[in-house]
Amino acid sequence: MILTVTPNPSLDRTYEVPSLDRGEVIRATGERMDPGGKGVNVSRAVAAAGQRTVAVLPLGGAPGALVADLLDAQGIEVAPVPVAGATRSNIALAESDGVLTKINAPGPELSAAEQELLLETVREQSRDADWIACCGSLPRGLAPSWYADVVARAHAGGARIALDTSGRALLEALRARPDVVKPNAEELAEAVGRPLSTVGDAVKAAEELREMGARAVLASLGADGQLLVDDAGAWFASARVDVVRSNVGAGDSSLAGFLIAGGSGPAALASAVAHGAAAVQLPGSVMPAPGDLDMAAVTVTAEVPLDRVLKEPVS
Ligand SMILES: O=P(O)(O)OC[C@@]1(O)O[C@H](CO)[C@@H](O)[C@@H]1O
Repeated sequence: MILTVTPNPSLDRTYEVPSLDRGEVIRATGERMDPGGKGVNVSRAVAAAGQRTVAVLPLGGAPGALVADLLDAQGIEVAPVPVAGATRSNIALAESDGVLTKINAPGPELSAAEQELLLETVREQSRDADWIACCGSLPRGLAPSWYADVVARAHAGGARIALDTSGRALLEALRARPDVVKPNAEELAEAVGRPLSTVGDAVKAAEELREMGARAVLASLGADGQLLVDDAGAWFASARVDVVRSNVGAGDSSLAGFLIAGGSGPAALASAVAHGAAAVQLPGSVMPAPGDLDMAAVTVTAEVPLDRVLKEPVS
């Protein structure tokens, strides 16, 4: 079973707009609502693949009730933690030329009792988990060391941990030795404190994260592909994508693909890339089903193209 933990979930609202004109009333040509937050998306993709998953998440207020209804309609098993504050609503503005602007709200502040209940729920649900995926930003109230604590507890209980977060929460959790961390290029650059302009720069940064405690690093390099660096070496994978519709949740879909395929080695990397490529071709944060995947479009190599200049360098 794959347990996901999303301490700061969201109601994701996507508006399709012709273009973003500041200071104007913009009439949307389309809208959609998805249950969101990175771990929630991982659960949605794992469930779409037919594997068992449980999503732990605090839920509060009317948006929280809506997130619960949307997850129920998708058949996702949820272990909710009721909280007094309202679950946040995150907005994505998708322009017709493919540019996407996202506004992520801070979310409610969790009281000491709610924090305790969240930890207790994670502990209870961890019993039959093979993997625990801890994903996304931390809401106000949770200390930056929160994920580090969850990693240590999960290891004590025998589960493996995948972590997708950034900034201080990531740096602090590295010390607890998560089994895999999944930064994107910006998060990787921020973690090592220097820019990334080539695939080789990303490999060096991933190796540094391993020295800081991560057992494996699955790094998404946007349109360039993905990188896996672990004890056995480094692999690079990419996939052909015809039309990008929305990259919201593509990283979450990748992480789900990686875990579904066992969570280590080149076959899991190929699955991660296939899931990410399928997700960007779907609207909003729709997660791919097995029929959406094109494994034949994925190439994986141990000959990492170190000198390749990134299409989206991080300065
Ligand atoms: O604010 P965070 O927790 O970093 O990210 C939240 C979020 O942007 O991540 C998901 C896409 O990865 C969305 O469903 C959600 O709105």
